[in-house]
Amino acid sequence: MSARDAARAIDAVRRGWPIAIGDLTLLAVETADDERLLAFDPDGRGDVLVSAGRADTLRLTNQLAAANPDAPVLVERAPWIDLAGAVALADPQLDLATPMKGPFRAVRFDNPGEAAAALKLARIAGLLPAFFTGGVGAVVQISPADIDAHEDPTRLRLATRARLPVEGAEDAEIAAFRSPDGADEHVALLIGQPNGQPPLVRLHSECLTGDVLGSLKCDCGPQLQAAIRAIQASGWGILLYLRQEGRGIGLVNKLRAYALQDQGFDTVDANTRLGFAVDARDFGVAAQMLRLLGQTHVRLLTNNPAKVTGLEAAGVTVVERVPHLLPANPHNERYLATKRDRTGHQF
Ligand SMILES: Nc1nc2c(ncn2[C@@H]2O[C@H](COP(=O)(O)OP(=O)(O)OP(=O)(O)O)[C@@H](O)[C@H]2O)c(=O)[nH]1
Ligand SMILES: [Zn+2]
Repeated sequence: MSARDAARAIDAVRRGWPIAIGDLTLLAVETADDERLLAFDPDGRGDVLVSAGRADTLRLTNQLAAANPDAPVLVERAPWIDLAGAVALADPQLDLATPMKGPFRAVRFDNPGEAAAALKLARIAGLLPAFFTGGVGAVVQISPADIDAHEDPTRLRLATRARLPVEGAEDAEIAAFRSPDGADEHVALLIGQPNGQPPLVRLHSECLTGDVLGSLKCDCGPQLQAAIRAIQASGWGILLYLRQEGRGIGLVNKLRAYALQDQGFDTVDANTRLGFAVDARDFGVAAQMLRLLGQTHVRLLTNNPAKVTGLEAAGVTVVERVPHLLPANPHNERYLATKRDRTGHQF
């Protein structure tokens, strides 16, 4: 098992280099170009791997009625599926602008575990979950277990701590965490003085648009500021700033989901149509950070029951869920309603 090989594979797919997972050879559609595709698959015969969500939109899943509805799907490589055709297959943003050629034929494959691992790798790399398959020239060979090792939150370690006065909590301290082969640097803001009670904890997932640019599309910016104030007012607690942009699909894919929302889809359907889970976050990362800070029991500031179950599943006891409600604005009203109606948030 090698997390390092998985890191190499993530780097390779981002750069448009072919990789292999088991005996499945892969070239990411998003980072391919004509030259790379020709080198990978000179005869243009390899099928295209897409997610179940994407296959569903393309009306392909009914061809595999007996198959697992969540399993990835291989689309047979018709002669007219060139690079542009594969990009159109992969990217739902283009559906309205470029009507699909088709018909497409779904083919079964023998290695669904490797295909699922490929789609996971695309998500980690922040790419559209779609690959050309069946070519040559892989620069790195991995197994699905390598990806799991790379993602294992128990590998996270405390890197350093320092004082960091912030608005609303001038006595705060920051602690940064890294895992040996991962690129993410998660941080914790420790606020107030431990008083023997479980800390008030907020898990905040990165949102560049909301946290930094003041986006009104979501509630992240105000939630971040309010969490710091609430923790300070409670006496003591910890804000975890988790590098899980876009609920774990990355910034570019989140912005693709926003483009789909501009076309009328809600936040849940946008994720699914792109080929991702509605929420791809692993709260085991947060649990490990809390453990490294010596905290096993917390009061959790959230409206999201999945954060409570995620932390508890990873061994942290949530003694109380504290609601974290902020007023809506005209731009995020529908987003908040979708959270209430479709993802179980308690408002
Ligand atoms: N994929 C996707 N991510 C989004 C969208 N809007 C916001 N996000 C991301 O959602 C995450 C925000 O989640 P949190 O603030 O932790 O909130 P939550 O899970 O809804 O639960 P609370 O604790 O109740 O706030 C951030 O990573 C945002 O970037 C969207 O439309 N699509
Ligand atoms: Zn946000």
